Amino acid sequence: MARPCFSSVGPSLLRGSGPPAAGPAACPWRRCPGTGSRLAAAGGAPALESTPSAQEEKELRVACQAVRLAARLCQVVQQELRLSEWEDKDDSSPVTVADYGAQAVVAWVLSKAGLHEGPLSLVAEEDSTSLKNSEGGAMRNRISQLVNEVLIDTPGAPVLTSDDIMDLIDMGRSDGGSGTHWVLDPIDGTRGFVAMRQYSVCLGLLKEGQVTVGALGCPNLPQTKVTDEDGKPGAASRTLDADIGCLFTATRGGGARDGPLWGSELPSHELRVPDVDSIASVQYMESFEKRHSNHELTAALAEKLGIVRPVLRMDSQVKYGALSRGDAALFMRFPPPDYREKIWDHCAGSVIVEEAGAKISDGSGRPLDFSQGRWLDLDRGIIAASPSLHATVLQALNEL
Ligand SMILES: Nc1ncnc2c1ncn2[C@@H]1O[C@H](COP(=O)(O)O)[C@@H](OP(=O)(O)O)[C@H]1O
Ligand SMILES: [Mg+2]
Ligand SMILES: [Mg+2]
Ligand SMILES: [Mg+2]
Repeated sequence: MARPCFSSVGPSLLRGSGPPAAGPAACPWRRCPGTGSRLAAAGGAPALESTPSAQEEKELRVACQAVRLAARLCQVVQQELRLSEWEDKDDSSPVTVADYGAQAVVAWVLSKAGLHEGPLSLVAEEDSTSLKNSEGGAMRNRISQLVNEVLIDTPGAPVLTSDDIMDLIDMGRSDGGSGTHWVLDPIDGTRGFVAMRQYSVCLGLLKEGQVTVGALGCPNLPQTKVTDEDGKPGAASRTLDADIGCLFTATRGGGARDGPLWGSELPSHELRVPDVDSIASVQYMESFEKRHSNHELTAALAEKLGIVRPVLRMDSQVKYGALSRGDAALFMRFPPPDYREKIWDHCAGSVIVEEAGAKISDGSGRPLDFSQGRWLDLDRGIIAASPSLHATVLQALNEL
């Protein structure tokens, strides 16, 4: 089946800072048929049985607009990152002006869209508490400048004051649970972001505990197959190249797709995880940061399974994107036993891998439960892979 080809990279969203446009004859989307993508070479994904409903498509369009604007803000900041632009939170994880700015931009887009009845509910990682103390002034000013710059070409966007922006950030304080909630990680992989590696902007929509829409923006992810080098600090140095930057989307029951991040069209290249031919050659992925996931445990599991290929380490939910398009076959995450996961770290990515045909569960095989509020309680980490490989890995974990 022929797949649509994206014909333009789209307008720059932050003036003077966009990636170079591809020449008129070149398709900027390197995964089109005939351009060497593994899926295309294998005959591509089967046609999807259903398409998003009109409401889901509206939700998806808004999610993609929000993620693209936020990703542009992040890209600009990563290229200019200065020491004063990040601080340590109480849990000693970093947060930058881009985390706050991206959260404000997404909250503004969602609040203007008015997609659902009743007040907007947003479960998001950041809040303005530390920005409101006396040392927060410089960060507050910089965030205001960034947010206004990124929204400048968006129809209907007013000039937002610093107080408006603090209020937008604090819209993310929802407790989640049952009902309808947007779930946002404005920058997933902030450690990767400050170290010039991978990161992603992750937005999902929860309805009665089920993730129904996901949009995952990956500014430093190549549109061609990811390699070990792409997980390392050089990733951010290529972010302005025309073939870097991916947007993954999914709607529940409507399939998963990918396309270029720096465009305005909805991604339309359908995704389906391939079956694994040989376990020895399985490419598995884990967190770049060993404090986030136990690298010894994954290595032991890989050895038990007979996997001989070296692990691919990358920050953030880009790993879910890479899995959904078949760059790697297996994702494993084993955080320290006292670490409690949050829903925004897996919400968007989980619906994308599921709609691409993979299975995702905790280490005891239970589906991820997004219905319990801001926390995501798990038993022994997370495993995502094609259904047959998932079952094999789960059994090996239980035997270890
Ligand atoms: N000690 C820890 N153990 C496990 N995960 C942690 C952690 N500290 C932070 N994290 C989470 O790991 C996320 C990054 O995932 P990955 O390991 O795949 O790059 C972080 O997202 P943020 O960067 O949004 O804070 C954070 O929520
Ligand atoms: Mg964080
Ligand atoms: Mg995160
Ligand atoms: Mg984050």
